[in-house]
Amino acid sequence: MAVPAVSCHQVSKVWNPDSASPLLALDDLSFEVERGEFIVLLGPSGCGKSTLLYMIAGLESTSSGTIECDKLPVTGPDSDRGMIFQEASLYPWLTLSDNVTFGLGLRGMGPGLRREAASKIMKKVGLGDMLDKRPDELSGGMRQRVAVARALAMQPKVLMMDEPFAALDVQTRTKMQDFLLQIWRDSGASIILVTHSIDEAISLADRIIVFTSRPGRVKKDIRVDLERPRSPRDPAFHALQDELSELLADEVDRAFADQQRSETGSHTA
Ligand SMILES: Nc1ncnc2c1ncn2[C@@H]1O[C@H](COP(=O)(O)OP(=O)(O)OP(=O)(O)O)[C@@H](O)[C@H]1O
Repeated sequence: MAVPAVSCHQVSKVWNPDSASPLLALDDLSFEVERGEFIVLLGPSGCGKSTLLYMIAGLESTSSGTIECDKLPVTGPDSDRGMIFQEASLYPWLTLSDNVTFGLGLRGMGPGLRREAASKIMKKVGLGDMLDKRPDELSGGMRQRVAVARALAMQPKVLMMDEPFAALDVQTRTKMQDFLLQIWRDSGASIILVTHSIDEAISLADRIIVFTSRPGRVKKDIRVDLERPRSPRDPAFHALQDELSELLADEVDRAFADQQRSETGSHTA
């Protein structure tokens, strides 16, 4: 059997475990990501989606359970696993060329080769003529494309994206989804993307993993077998929208009720 790109086995995360109020963010979560698979994590606010991404990225440790990439335990960050956040965290004082190849510089690549690499990768993301610009000269969508280029420059096996298009307008967001699918096919990387948008999840994913409200567990693992490009006018798209809306509504109601209970508790305490 093929080795999974990422494997999470009975993962739990407790934030502030030694404090008076430890917080169980994720509980006994298991799933696998195949090589080249596009996974979307969908769930109510606060259910631990970002926490899970950070742990797969090696930026946070698990409280129990194991996370493996290519069968190797994750013990810290590695260039095999790229991470893209909601706001592109580019270095404002560096040119786009230097931003995109910053990691390659740390690996010891010289300026000539870095420039060549930047040129190639920036062409891929449609910004081949902007190598010498700086981040503040770009729109939000362009900045996110540079962030994707920077991650791709390291040739990651897994690309993690935490609501990467949430800050963009609807038109740019749709364009960025098309762009991402193209990049994904070209790179062969597995993608794990967090979103709140049901439509974005259905448009992009091979599999959608729906989380329960906190503590996050896998509520449902749904394979999306629709051909790409996917149209919201397709009845099968609609059926999935309905299924996901229902699954999420249950969890959002539960999260809301929990929050109200804890607020009432703290008022009466
Ligand atoms: N560094 C931290 N220290 C303590 N608690 C944290 C930390 N990071 C997250 N949490 C808590 O863990 C829980 C899960 O947070 P997380 O950001 O992973 O959820 P999420 O599903 O990504 O939420 P959203 O969709 O709103 O971004 C929340 O209750 C949050 O307050």
